[in-house]
Amino acid sequence: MSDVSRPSPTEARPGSPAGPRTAVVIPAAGRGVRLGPGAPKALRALNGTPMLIHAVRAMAASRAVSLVVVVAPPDGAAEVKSLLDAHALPERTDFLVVPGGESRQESVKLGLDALPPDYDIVLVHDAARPLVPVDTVDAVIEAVRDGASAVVPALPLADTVKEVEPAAVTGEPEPVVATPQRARLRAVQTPQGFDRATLMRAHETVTGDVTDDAGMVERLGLTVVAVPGHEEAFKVTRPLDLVLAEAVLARRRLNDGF
Ligand SMILES: Nc1ccn([C@@H]2O[C@H](COP(=O)(O)OP(=O)(O)OP(=O)(O)O)[C@@H](O)[C@H]2O)c(=O)n1
Ligand SMILES: C[C@](O)(CO)[C@H](O)COP(=O)(O)O
Repeated sequence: MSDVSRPSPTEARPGSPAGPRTAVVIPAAGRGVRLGPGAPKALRALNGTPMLIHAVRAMAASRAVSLVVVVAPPDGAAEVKSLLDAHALPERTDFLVVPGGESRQESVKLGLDALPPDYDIVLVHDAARPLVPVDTVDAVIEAVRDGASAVVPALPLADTVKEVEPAAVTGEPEPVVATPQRARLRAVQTPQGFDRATLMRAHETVTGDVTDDAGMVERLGLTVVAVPGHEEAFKVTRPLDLVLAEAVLARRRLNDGF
């Protein structure tokens, strides 16, 4: 689709490490219903900067990443292109913007369809996880480079989890049917990393109720591995998450000494 006044994504990138080239697809087309009324979630500000820009910078902070494909709200591609042009981003990274779809799955597929041919590793990262540290991004890429077909960053759970019989009406009591062993459970984050062929096959063949890309790869019968996630890679979903995100940014500014 469209460029953002950068060199062609197929040009060699000075400073990028040798090895398979890595692209990131950032689905950013969601409305953010759980966050409440306002602009599409990815375009809302965190400390004065759109959440999407934080997410793009977080991914482009990895020197292994040479292309970022942003999947914009369906009628927001021009606005997203302007935002990318207006904010300082690493010169070594190329950017594409494509309009998204009705579901996260559809948006990711539209991003994958826009990828140029010469990228063998693909990460998918929620715009709604704007504060993921670069070490987590690099750990995911490294695990794919080491041979994993699909990699998720994941954290142990703090809460006990119950499986319930969902109530027909929200707020009604729900019968508990099971308590999975917590030590075996993980909360899964993004970026999730894939060898490109595996991810493409998953998106071309798997349909139905899947909430993450690695889950689609599992449906192919392939192995997904988990690497340590990071608590700052949390997803901004509800209003309190905005408060936490701004607090994390404030702490980072203090630690950076400005
Ligand atoms: N049609 C959609 C829906 C979601 N997403 C993206 O997928 C990520 C994770 O989705 P979520 O946090 O659920 O975002 P929203 O769908 O915006 O949230 P809500 O369900 O509260 O509306 C977000 O970066 C979101 O922009 C997308 O690209 N296209
Ligand atoms: C992909 C994801 O962030 C992994 O935890 C999550 O499944 C997205 O869920 P959402 O309901 O679409 O935000």
